[in-house]
Amino acid sequence: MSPVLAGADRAAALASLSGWVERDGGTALSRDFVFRDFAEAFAFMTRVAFAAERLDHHPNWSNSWNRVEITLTTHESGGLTERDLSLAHEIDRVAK
Ligand SMILES: C[C@H](O)[C@H](O)[C@H]1CNC2=NC(N)=NC(=O)C2=N1
Repeated sequence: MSPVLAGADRAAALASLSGWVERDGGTALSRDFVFRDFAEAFAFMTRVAFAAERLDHHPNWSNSWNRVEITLTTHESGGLTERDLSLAHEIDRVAK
């Protein structure tokens, strides 16, 4: 089980991201993505889905037309771990 990030490790990990906000008392990260239309949003979701499978780490997310709202937490650890940060960076990469 991945350890929950804390202290300087947590601070450094969060500083490596931009556009993500802490949620649920710091146990999760969240970011909203807006695209031209549904097709672009769903194509993004497909790229994220493959990344999640590759990392064996999966988002909580919702889609409304051209918007995708993503929340990341490590369920089995009950908080933010390196796995969430890895997926967040990969999501940012495939969002471009
Ligand atoms: C069996 C499988 O490896 C686990 O259930 C993985 C799958 N994806 C996961 N995703 C997230 N966000 N948290 C988890 O604890 C988690 N566990």
